[in-house]
Amino acid sequence: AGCGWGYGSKNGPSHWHEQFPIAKEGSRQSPIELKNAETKYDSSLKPLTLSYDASSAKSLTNTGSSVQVDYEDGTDRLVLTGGPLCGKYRLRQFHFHWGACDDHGSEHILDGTSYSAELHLVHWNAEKYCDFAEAAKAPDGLAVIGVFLKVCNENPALQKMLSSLDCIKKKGSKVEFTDFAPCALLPPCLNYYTYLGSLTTPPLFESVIWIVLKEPITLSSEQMTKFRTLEFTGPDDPMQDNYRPPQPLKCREIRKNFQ
Ligand SMILES: NS(=O)(=O)c1ccc(C(=O)N2CCN(Cc3ccccc3)C2)cc1
Ligand SMILES: [Zn+2]
Repeated sequence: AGCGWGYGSKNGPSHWHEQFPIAKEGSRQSPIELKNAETKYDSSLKPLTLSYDASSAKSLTNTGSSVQVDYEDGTDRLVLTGGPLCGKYRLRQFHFHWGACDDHGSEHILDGTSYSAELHLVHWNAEKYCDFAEAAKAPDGLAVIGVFLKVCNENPALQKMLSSLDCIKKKGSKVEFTDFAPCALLPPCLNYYTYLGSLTTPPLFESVIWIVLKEPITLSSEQMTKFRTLEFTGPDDPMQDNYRPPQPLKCREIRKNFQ
């Protein structure tokens, strides 16, 4: 009944360990700081292959912690293979994390730089597991592509989604949202960093193979401001700073597919 987890001073990331001990006890928590000098080029890493068709977008939702586009993931329509992955991973949803100001808001930090926002394209291993819920509990169950957002010029591909945000201001609201090609949100260069990590929100399951693209996509400051018109719990509670800070690397290696 009380407020569940969130990003406020009373229920934010520093409190999550109270209900989700893995937040403190885990060995592969996300996000992390990516320090290029400490990453290792791995020539055996394959390029990412994304076969995305636009048709299977379903809905746009204010989840109360982010804005999320859900896809029909009952068949192999939007599939990610290659990269560090074995098998095929089906796109289930994408969502964002962002800041109250343009100088911060991403979850991963690249060479000390926080970006204004970060896009997460969430996939699950449909070759080994029956559904998302089962995959979400397996060490190789999920693959999330992280894309940094940098405030610069306008991004036309984001406009269709951003112009629908007025209809989902309130937590839990949802509208039909179809024919949205997620590949339109990717930068031209798919060079990436990869490491073993976790969900960055509760339940913080350590089931994510992270693939963080080196190149950001851009959006205008007006578009960035639009994200902040969403509400967490009410009109006096704008949705912003919905990011988890970086977690200890512990004994993990970060690899990259470029030199
Ligand atoms: N920020 S992130 O990319 O790491 C990320 C965060 C949340 C999710 C997500 O879809 N869920 C987290 C758990 N939740 C509910 C759930 C579902 C099945 C089993 C158990 C619980 C759904 C995916 C990726
Ligand atoms: Zn996320």
